[in-house]
Amino acid sequence: MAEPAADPIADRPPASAPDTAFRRFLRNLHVLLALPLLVLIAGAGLSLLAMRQSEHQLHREEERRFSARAEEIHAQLADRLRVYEQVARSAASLAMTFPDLHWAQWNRFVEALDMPRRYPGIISIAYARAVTAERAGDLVASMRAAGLSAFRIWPESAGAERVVNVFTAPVNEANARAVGFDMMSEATRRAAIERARDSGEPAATRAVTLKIDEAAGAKPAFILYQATYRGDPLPPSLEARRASFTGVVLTPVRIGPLVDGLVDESQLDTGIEIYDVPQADAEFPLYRSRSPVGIASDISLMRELVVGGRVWTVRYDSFPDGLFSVRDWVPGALLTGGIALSIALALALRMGLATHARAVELADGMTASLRLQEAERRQLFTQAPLGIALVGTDGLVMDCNPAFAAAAGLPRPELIGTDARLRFGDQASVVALEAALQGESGKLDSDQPLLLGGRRSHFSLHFQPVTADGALKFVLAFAEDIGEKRRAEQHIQYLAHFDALTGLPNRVLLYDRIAQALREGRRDDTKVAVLFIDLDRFKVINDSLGHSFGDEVLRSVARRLQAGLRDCDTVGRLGGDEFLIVLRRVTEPKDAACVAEKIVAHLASPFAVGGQNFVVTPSIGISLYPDDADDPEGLIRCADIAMYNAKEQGRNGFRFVTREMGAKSRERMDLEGSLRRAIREGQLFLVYQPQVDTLTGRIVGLEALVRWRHPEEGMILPGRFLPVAEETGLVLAMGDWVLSEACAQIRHWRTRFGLSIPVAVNVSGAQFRDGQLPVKVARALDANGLEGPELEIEVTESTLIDDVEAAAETLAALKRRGVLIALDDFGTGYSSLSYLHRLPIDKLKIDRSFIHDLSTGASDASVPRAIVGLGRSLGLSVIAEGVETQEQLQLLRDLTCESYQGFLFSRPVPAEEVERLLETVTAVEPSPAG
Ligand SMILES: Nc1nc2c(ncn2[C@@H]2O[C@@H]3COP(=O)(O)O[C@H]4[C@@H](O)[C@H](n5cnc6c(=O)[nH]c(N)nc65)O[C@@H]4COP(=O)(O)O[C@H]3[C@H]2O)c(=O)[nH]1
Repeated sequence: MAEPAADPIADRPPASAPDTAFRRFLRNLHVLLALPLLVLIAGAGLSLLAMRQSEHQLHREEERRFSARAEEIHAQLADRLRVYEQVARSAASLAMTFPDLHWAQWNRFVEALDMPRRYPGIISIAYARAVTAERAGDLVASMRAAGLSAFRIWPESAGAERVVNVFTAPVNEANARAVGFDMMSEATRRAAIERARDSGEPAATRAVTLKIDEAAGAKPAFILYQATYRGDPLPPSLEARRASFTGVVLTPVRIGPLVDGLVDESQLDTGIEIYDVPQADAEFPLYRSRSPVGIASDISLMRELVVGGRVWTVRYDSFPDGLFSVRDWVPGALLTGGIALSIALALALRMGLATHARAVELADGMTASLRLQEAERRQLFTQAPLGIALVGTDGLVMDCNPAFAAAAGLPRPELIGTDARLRFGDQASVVALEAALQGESGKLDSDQPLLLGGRRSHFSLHFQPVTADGALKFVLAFAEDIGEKRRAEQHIQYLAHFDALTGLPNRVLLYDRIAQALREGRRDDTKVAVLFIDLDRFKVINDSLGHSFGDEVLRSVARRLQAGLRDCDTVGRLGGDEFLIVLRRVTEPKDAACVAEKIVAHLASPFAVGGQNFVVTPSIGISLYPDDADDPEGLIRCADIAMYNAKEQGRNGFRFVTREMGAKSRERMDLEGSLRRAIREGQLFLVYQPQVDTLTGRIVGLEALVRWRHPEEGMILPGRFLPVAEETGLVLAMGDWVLSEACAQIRHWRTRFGLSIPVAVNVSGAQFRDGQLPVKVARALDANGLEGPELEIEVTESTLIDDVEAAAETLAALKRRGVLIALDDFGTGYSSLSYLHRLPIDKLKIDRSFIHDLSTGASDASVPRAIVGLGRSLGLSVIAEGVETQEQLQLLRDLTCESYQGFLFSRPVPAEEVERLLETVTAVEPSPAG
């Protein structure tokens, strides 16, 4: 048994609904944006970190570099101050070595030091002698003696111990001002001098304004004192130092120049502040180097310095010089580079992801498309109206769709796994399937019903082997139940050849049967008879009793016609109430006559339809092969002519076609052609018959009557050409011409003679039924500027009773346009009285047969009297036709019939004659006119 799993269209779980595009978009957005964004953020973070790290490192390096420089400056500053102390010591040594030193020597000593260049900041080097108040005068005297005549000690209100500036070098005006100053008079100086005296070490004052600067303004300075002693350069004890104290070397130092010289151009980014207190928070520094405006120091270093026994605090600040070094760019470069790299990485990642996502999307799309295809394939398989089965190489059914199961009339599970050859029960199908299993495709569309799964029907079978790599995989069997189609085809075939109403062969099949019979007749030298049957007055039945009633009658007639015919004969319906019988193997005409008689007899017994009994009589025309024609058309035409003849001969009978009939028929055809030409070439004209008042003899109307002036035959009356015109439909064109001609004539007469009487025009049944009559009438009136009542339309009673409802509508339309309506041939109809009150009629015309009968005595005057009475009671005017004698006129007067027309007064005359009549005849006694 074949594995259903091997089936290429095996059942599968339904494909999951494919992701919507929106969901895919969101997923892609997630992948495409989130990861690269993450990378970008991480990269930027790392870059920031690296920048910070780099900045930190740079800062540390800067700190290192700065502190090295600051230490270097600091060492230089300390060195310089030590040197300055040393200078003070040297000067002190000089003063101690030469207690009587002259000021000039002192000057030389100081000048030799080259202070401005070697010891910037030192203003001067001076020597002050210690002297008691009592010995001050001696000092003054000795100084004056030494050449300083203006020497004096100041301020005078000094203490007991004085230290008086005696030498100051270099000598200049400013330094000269300090000479004689008792430094003990000033507290700051005194404190420093006492420290210098007591310690033997250099002692510095706190920041002071030098005497020489007092005028110029504050310039921070300090004074370094070095004590001098008598004897021992440094007495060992305090008492000894105080006792042997002789004075001090004083070195005023301006701090600005002292420090400025230490810092070269390359170190301008280093700020220096010096405070002469331990804490660096003193308000006013001794010194503050120029620092860049608006730039805050980012690194500071504090160092202490001992100067002349005082502790200075030096603060070093690093100021960025505003110029970028390559190294300064590093953090920025790191950040920029890092971010750029992150962006590049994110972009690369995004591209990579996009490619990946695209690939995934493509793969998704392909999967979805495959699923869709698969679903579609399965859909196609399961929903195909065509039955499809897969038959394995072993002949077993692998799978089949519901349509196949339905065609086989078995549930699908029952079919799967069974031997397909047993399912295709008939030999032809099995052979075709076997061939397909051998690799040959085959199609089977048998005329005979086939057997599939036990069901017999017309199947269209198709076996298609499916191979792969040259090997047969399975056979696709397509089965379509075409039983319905066949039946429909047969039905169409039937409809094409049979009459739907009666089930009899139709015109097409009849022709075929006649042709068949003719072939047989030629071969066997036998006759073929064609009987053309038309039911008499069937139209009346149909119209008065309804079409369904008429249909039932036709079916009954068909049944009766079939009865009593041989199997080889054919009864068919041509249409309407026309039937045809084809008799084969007829030896003599009387065989056909026999059948015709039988038909007349069969139809003679009354029909009971819809609870009514009535008789239908046939008129039968017979033609024979080979006597009358030798083809179907000829035979049918001859039989038709004969049928007309039968009708003319009084109906309910049969006639064989004769040569004369043929000639007459041909004549009618000739007439048709001539009439066509006559309408085209204007051979028709109108004559007018006056209608006269019975009492006054006044012309009260005119009736237009058509005439044909035939070029060869002369005048032809309507009685000869009207039937042909009606049969052929030519009557419509002819009627149009009559209407417009009559209206044109009315207009002419109205203009010329002031004609006020109506002119009547006859319309035939075909014109009436055409539906266009009211429009055409209106058009003719409008074209001639007529209002309506100038025209009277004459319609026959038989025309109206064909379809009273439609007739009422047409008449109403005509009445709306204002024309008069006259009912012609009144009294000859079937139900004259019953419909009259429903129709908008103005005038009744008593048929001339009743008038003729009056004078011959064939009938009494009861009909004309009744019509006159009817007219009066309905308010209609009544006119008698065909009045030929005075007697008839008198009778009409007696009947109070108001008007008449007839040869008595005038035959129908041409228009010119009418004009003469209109001019001469007024209200006079009628006199015969022609
Ligand atoms: N024996 C006799 N006959 C008389 C006398 N007075 C008049 N007639 C004839 O009686 C017919 C009266 O016309 P109808 O009844 O409408 O009968 C008309 C009418 O139905 C039809 N017809 C005439 N002209 C037209 C027409 O233009 N259109 C249509 N559709 N039918 C027309 O043809 C019929 C015959 O017309 P016509 O041959 O002109 O025949 C006319 C007229 O010539 C008389 O005293 N004695």
